[in-house]
Amino acid sequence: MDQNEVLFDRAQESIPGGVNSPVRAFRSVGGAPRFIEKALGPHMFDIEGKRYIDYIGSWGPMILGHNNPKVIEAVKHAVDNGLSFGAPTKAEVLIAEEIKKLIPTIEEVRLVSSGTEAGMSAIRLARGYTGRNKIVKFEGCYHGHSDSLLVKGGSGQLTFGTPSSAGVPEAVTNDTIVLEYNNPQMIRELFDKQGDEIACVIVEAVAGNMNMVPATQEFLNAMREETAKHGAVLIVDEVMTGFRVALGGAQSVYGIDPDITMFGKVIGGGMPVAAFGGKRDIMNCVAPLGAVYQAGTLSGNPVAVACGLATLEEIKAPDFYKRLSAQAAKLVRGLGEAAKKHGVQFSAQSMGGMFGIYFRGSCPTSFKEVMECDGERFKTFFHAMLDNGVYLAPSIYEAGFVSITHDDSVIARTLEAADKAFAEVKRVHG
Ligand SMILES: Cc1ncc(COP(=O)(O)O)c(C=O)c1O
Ligand SMILES: N[C@H](C=O)CCC(=O)O
Repeated sequence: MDQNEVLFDRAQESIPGGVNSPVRAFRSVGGAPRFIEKALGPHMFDIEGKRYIDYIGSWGPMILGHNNPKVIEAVKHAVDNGLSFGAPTKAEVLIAEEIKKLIPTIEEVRLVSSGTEAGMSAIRLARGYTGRNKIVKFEGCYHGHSDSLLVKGGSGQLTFGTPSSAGVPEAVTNDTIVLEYNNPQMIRELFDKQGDEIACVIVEAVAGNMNMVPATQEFLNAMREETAKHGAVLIVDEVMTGFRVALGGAQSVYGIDPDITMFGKVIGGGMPVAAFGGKRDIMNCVAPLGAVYQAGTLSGNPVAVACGLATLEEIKAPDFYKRLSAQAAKLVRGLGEAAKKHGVQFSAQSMGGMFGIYFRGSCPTSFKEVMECDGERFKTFFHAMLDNGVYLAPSIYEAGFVSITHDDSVIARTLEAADKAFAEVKRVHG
């Protein structure tokens, strides 16, 4: 047994499933997760000292690669000044102003510590603002693990085949309506019938928790038009896509104007910062101005905010997203060519620094098509890549992430590994 396996056995004695978030476990692909000791740039090193090219990037935040020197310096400086005050700081004002500059639909923004909190708070705010209870989400989208949103979710819920969660009373999810992703007709029909009862629609504009599935323009337009017509709130969840698919997030790619946007991941640069923000009249319903209660002991934590601010500073560099997108595009193009060479049915796509790989002839456009991807071939591919030093997300339902440190040599090494991995897929599965 290697040290990862030994530690995984030991972890399972003290931590449920041996992990502190289910998607980290290798349950759908088998084997032991690698226990990471340190990371630098595009690489992570496990406790055996083995190096991996990292395409998980802490599930999105590490857009600058690991241990960016400017970010580390900002964090060290903040630590020297104290870990947490429970009182406002100038850095919180600076990050709010920065978010407003980069995302023009944001007039006010409240910091929280996780995407889950951002989603839970955004839903409460939408309900408080409209005085309505019903919320609309889409099958395969994940917005964190707050009770009312844990219905036909993506991410671990898909990976482990648990579309709903035990412990969530039916009464809490009775007002959650689930529609098909990329089906504008369903939105129009629902709003025709029940529009005046709906508090909000919440969506991942580029779904990244059922693998990567970009929304169609028509789908997003339908929800924007119907919510506006019926006085409901449109919440765009940019926890994953924010500052990831473009500097202005998915909303800048599609030209969509949400009422509330959720952020997470990149705005914390690897530390616990998330946020929800949007139109001033809605945000002014949040306590202490309004009647919607929302709070957090560590919200706006000075060390985490310093990390986020330093990260946002770096991603504003000229051509940052052009370079990032080019590397992701090279990766998916190269993977496609390698699969073709070995006669393996495969497709891949990217947007900014986010990508999807699919063991299916063409990129899926719906939840149903995602379900057609071949899990067994992925499993073989995943382990062959891992053996050859490439750490992909251990699930067919997660998106992948490239950082600005994934340069040409890193992509080339990934494609060398992929050549071997596709050969293995062909050998095992034909
Ligand atoms: C789109 C989306 N929303 C919300 C969340 C929840 O964020 P967190 O894990 O920080 O609670 C995630 C990721 O987990 C996500 O990908
Ligand atoms: N897919 C999830 C969020 O993007 C992965 C993070 C987690 O839940 O641990």
